[in-house]
Amino acid sequence: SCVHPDRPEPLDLHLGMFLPTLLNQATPEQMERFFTPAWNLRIIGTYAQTEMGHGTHLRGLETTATFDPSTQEFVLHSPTISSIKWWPGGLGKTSNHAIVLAQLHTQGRCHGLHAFIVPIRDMDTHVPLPGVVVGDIGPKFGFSEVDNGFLKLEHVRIPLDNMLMKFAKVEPDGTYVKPPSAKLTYGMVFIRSMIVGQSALALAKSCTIAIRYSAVRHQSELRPGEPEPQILNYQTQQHKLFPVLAAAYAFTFVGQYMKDTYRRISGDIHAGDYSQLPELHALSAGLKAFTTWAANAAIEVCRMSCGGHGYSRSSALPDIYVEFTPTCTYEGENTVMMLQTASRYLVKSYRQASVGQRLQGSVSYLSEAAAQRLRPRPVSGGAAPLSTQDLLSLVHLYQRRAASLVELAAKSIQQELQRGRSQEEAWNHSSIDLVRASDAHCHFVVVKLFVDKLEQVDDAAVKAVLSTLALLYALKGLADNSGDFLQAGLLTVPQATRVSARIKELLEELRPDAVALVDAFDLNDRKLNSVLGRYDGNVYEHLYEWARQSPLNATEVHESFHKYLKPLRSRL
Ligand SMILES: CC/C=C\C/C=C\C/C=C\C/C=C\C/C=C\C/C=C/C(=O)SCCNC(=O)CCNC(=O)[C@H](O)C(C)(C)COP(=O)(O)OP(=O)(O)OC[C@H]1O[C@@H](n2cnc3c(N)ncnc32)[C@H](O)[C@@H]1OP(=O)(O)O
Ligand SMILES: Cc1cc2nc3c(=O)[nH]c(=O)nc-3n(C[C@H](O)[C@H](O)[C@H](O)COP(=O)(O)OP(=O)(O)OC[C@H]3O[C@@H](n4cnc5c(N)ncnc54)[C@H](O)[C@@H]3O)c2cc1C
Repeated sequence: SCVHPDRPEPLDLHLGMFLPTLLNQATPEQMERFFTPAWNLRIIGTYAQTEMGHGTHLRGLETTATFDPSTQEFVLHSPTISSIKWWPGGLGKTSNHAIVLAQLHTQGRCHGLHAFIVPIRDMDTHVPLPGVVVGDIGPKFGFSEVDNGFLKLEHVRIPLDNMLMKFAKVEPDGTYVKPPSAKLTYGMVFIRSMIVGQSALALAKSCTIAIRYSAVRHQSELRPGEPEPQILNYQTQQHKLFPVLAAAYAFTFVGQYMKDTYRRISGDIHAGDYSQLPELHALSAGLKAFTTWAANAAIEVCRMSCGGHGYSRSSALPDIYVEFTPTCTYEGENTVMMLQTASRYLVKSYRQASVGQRLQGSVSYLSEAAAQRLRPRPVSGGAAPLSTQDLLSLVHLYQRRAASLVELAAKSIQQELQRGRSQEEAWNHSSIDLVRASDAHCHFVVVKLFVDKLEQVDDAAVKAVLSTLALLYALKGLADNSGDFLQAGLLTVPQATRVSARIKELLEELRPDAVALVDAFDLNDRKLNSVLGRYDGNVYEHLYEWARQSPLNATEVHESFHKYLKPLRSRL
């Protein structure tokens, strides 16, 4: 981060997972023994959970930690090739410790996955310790600055006190003491919550680069004989970029909400109140998946909207994409996270609401929907009038779409069961609907939080332009997902036509403020690291300078001429 603040680096896991896991799962004695030296980078750690054979299926992880009461030690072992820890960041060459997730065995019984602090390299020589085989997993799509590594443990012994025991414990005689809640050992909620904000940052950077460049790039003819227009004046360019701009603002507000919610609920958990953990897990899992999938696609829209120069690394857009895209996989693969939110929260809440339970938090609308189902349906049965100007009515439309898709998923499971399928098969044969339900739930949360945020804005001019962005975000989502709304009877074809027309008006309304709206992200040139996105807009001179600096231009005649071309000529 001393070179460039946002590039991935080998210490990311130490800062982003090793330290937070100690904070969440270490006893005071373990904090004293490990946190202080880790804070001073004497201990450098990683978070080693994923194995070659398993990343998603935690219960399938094979690494074992077997307690030996005769020596008061755990024996950590990788029993199979597929059990080798694989992917942890900073593991290959940087870390000298790892928090290893392993199946705990004591007194002949397996108690599931627990966390163990395992020294892996000598603190002074950095040589791997006895029984430790560790290295880098090789070149990747990106993240070339990070030594994602492998770790094979061959009967490595660690003291009893190296098991993180804030929640679960093993007594000296090997007795296992259960944690207050089995869910506390899962972890990952912190980083998933933080990733929502990372999605916003990736969007803000990408649309700042693309919109600034689109304001300085002149191309083609809009009116014959007139000077070439800014490409930002093309409706298609606005249709590509302004919804990304709106999403950048939306996710910024959601990222703040997610951080605040994490802070609030983790505070309750530290105080012994675990009641909100399901909401935190469902929200962080769902919003992590929803925002990273959306941002991942939007970065590519921004890159392609810059034409050929977008493909140059001078634009920074290829690097932003390469560094952002693994967020859809790590910290919980997105499809799996969407399924978690649906199966472990939305369907469960739907069933509770269906028997009259009053729900709280982000699913409270399911109670309202359940009550609605009990009332006689209006004779017309048609879609309610649609306002393409009233944000609150659009929030309600998204709420009803989410309720409709949650009900559709729950009913699909019921139908599969009635066909005689097992529970597991019924869920699997409804998983497309479950993902759609989660997506719609998260989309409603994002739209609602955007509109809620406007209530906190005092400045009338700022509130007006943010309201236009919120309208664009909501209407573009309506247009992109019109099938859901039509299928739920929430939208008619004439209304869909009006939505498209309104979107075009909003694009025109936003054009004068577009550059000011990306400047408002206040991303300086160093942070953007983009020739196309320079604040001064002086692109061409700096693009030429950037190219001149390319290593290939260090000599006028590259050595390849003499080594290959010339000899090749002589043989032809
Ligand atoms: C962004 C950084 C910002 C700040 C940091 C600063 C600087 C550092 C910068 C960057 C550092 C960050 C990242 C660097 C890059 C990469 C790091 C990547 C790391 C990793 O990828 S770590 C490995 C991630 N792996 C996973 O997430 C595994 C996914 N799989 C699972 O979670 C589980 O297998 C799954 C899918 C939940 C299923 O497990 P299981 O079958 O055991 O559970 P059930 O579905 O039966 O559910 C049982 C029960 O438990 C509840 N539950 C499940 N998970 C959780 C949880 N995490 N928290 C709370 N509760 C959970 C579930 O709801 C059920 O409850 P119920 O019984 O229904 O009440
Ligand atoms: C850049 C990067 C950094 C990483 N850093 C770390 C780290 O520091 N520490 C660490 O422990 N791990 C790390 N990982 C590993 C990461 O956590 C896993 O890759 C991730 O959890 C996905 O697991 P997997 O790779 O086994 O994929 P799989 O789970 O095998 O997924 C493959 C496909 O199967 C599908 N699938 C899997 N299970 C289900 C299901 N139940 N229902 C429906 N579909 C399913 C998925 O949707 C996906 O399409 C990192 C990965 C990357 C790419």
